Amino acid sequence: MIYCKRGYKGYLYLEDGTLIEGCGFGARTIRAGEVVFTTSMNGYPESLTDPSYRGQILVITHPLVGNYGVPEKQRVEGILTNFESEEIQVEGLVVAEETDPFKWNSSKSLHEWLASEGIPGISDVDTRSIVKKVRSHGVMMGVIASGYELEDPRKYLEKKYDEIDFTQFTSPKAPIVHLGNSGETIVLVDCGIKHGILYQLHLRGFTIVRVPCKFTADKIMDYYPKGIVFGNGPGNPNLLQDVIKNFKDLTEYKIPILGICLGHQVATLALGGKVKKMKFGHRAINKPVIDVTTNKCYITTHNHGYGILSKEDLPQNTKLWFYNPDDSTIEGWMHEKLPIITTQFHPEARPGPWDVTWVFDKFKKMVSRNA
Ligand SMILES: NC(=O)CC[C@H](N)C(=O)O
Repeated sequence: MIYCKRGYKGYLYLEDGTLIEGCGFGARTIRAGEVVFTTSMNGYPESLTDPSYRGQILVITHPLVGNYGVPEKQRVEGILTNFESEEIQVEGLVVAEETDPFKWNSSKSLHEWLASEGIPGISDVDTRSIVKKVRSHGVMMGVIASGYELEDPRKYLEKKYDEIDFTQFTSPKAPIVHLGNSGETIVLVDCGIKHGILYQLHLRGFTIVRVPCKFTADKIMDYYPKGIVFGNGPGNPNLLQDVIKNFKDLTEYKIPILGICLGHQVATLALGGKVKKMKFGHRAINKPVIDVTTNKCYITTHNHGYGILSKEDLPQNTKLWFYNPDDSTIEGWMHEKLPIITTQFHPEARPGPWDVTWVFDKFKKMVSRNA
């Protein structure tokens, strides 16, 4: 018998039939999702609110989570500076040990935060063994139950992660504007944007018009943007045929475009490249990427389950910019004729090291040249 400090048990059921018993925390409820892991050692307020985690149950490998609690939301020009979106996005959280906070600016505990947003957590499980399973089997669906017995877990597993368009939950329904002081307006195609990306763009003076993920090229051009950003977002990029078409239509205007993560994947598909599911993805804040133009290695933030798996899958008329020395996957490209640059990793690094925020400076220069 394990002692559960919140007074209730918790379970994680994996699609391959594995049932793991632990303690429940957060909301008492049951949810299904794709089980993924992150090796980030901190930044859980940012990770849990990253919209790209929609539809996923997150396993954090760092053994102790919650010790600095959850801060109050802070904003600059409507942009959150310490969370990635307004709410928790993961379907559930799995940790080895969850703790009450010991920090001056904590407003609530991890347990209270999850409970207040209806998200289940489980603790007191061997997260390393879950990771080993996911690494050898590949990502799989799972069910998390906190404060409930899990009698017939398979009934929650009807829907497959790869077949759901999660942008319907994470993209705004109408445009949102964040004013800047440089006189340059850019449009950001928002399929579930991380506020860290908005903040980096704001720091460079742009007025940012966030438009719904599926806004057409015509509607985007109504704003006369000097540049366009296709940002991060959840789920399988191959399902987003409308967004892919819009990207393609926008290339006619020869405006500078920056694609980040999902945006990089959409750009790749729009120009004829291939984006495929990875075995277990990259989710961490210390992933190396090599810039082939300088041969420098940077340590970067990642959260993706799909990718350009080899050079052969790059679109035509593009040249390799970054690759990952761990598994040789493609981490970014530049177009040979059009002002388009993309990164699979997250240059805003929230959470993570600021090695590569200069990607935003590069985009800024491209936009200024276009002005
Ligand atoms: N962070 C992202 O934009 C993720 C992109 C895509 N949903 C993936 O998992 O690969």
